[in-house]
Amino acid sequence: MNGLGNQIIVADMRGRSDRVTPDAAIAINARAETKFDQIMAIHDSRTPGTANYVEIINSDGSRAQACGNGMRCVVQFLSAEQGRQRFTFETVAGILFGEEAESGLITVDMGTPKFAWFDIPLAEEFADTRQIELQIGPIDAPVLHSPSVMSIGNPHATFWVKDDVWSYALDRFGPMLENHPIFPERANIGIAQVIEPDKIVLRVWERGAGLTEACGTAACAAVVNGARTRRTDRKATVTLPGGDLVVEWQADDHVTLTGPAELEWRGAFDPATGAWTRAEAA
Ligand SMILES: N[C@@H](CCC[C@H](N)C(=O)O)C(=O)O
Repeated sequence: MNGLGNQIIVADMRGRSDRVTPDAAIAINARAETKFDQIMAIHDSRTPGTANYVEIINSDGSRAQACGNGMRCVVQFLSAEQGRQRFTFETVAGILFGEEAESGLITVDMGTPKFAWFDIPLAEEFADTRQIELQIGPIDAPVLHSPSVMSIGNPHATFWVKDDVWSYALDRFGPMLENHPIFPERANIGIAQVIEPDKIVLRVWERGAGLTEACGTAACAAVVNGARTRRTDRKATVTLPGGDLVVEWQADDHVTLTGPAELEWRGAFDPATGAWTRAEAA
């Protein structure tokens, strides 16, 4: 499937106790035909009141705590199968809600943001995470600096820029920033340009996946970080290379993410090795 161009494999692991291995993820991603950003593995529910437990695996085989675009794909997959529109899921980061509207657009409640340095986590104490000391480039003329950092289940740094986001070599800076020692669990790196208080343009280097067409949790981070630094409203449209997402940081502190999800094709794979067979065109 894809969530605004983000390549997502929705793996139906219901009724079985094994898991998608890091080796399988790496092997699947190594083939051009099955290159992906995340695998969303749908398992049987572990907690009463939730439809399923969802595990998220990045293309480098690492586990992620949250994936907004992937959750929309999961909602669409289950809604097409079951004819229901509303779902409650459990992930390693907690309980999430998702709903498909008549329009086909899907909204996921991504939970509440965390701003304390130890929750993100950062390697050292920062009293104020709206702007931390971190820069790339010459010391007296940094190319990117002073990001706002937070967690929406997974760690994010939003770098604010005045110029076109495409004028920054994110493919070069992304890996350095993702793996910077200040982020002990690595981080997703966003470059955000605020066009209007309700319009942000964003490019993202994703932890464990690299440059992506879209990143839902980074869009959430851009709006929440934008609002808490008074750059944006609490509701904004975020334009990513793959298209637009709408994010709202609600009065109850929950962050919702709305956008499309699309089935591309189906197949089957061995979760231990990643060996594939393609079944049918969508
Ligand atoms: N594509 C995602 C985020 C996926 C997880 C991320 N790479 C991480 O490791 O935290 C999204 O749409 O939110």
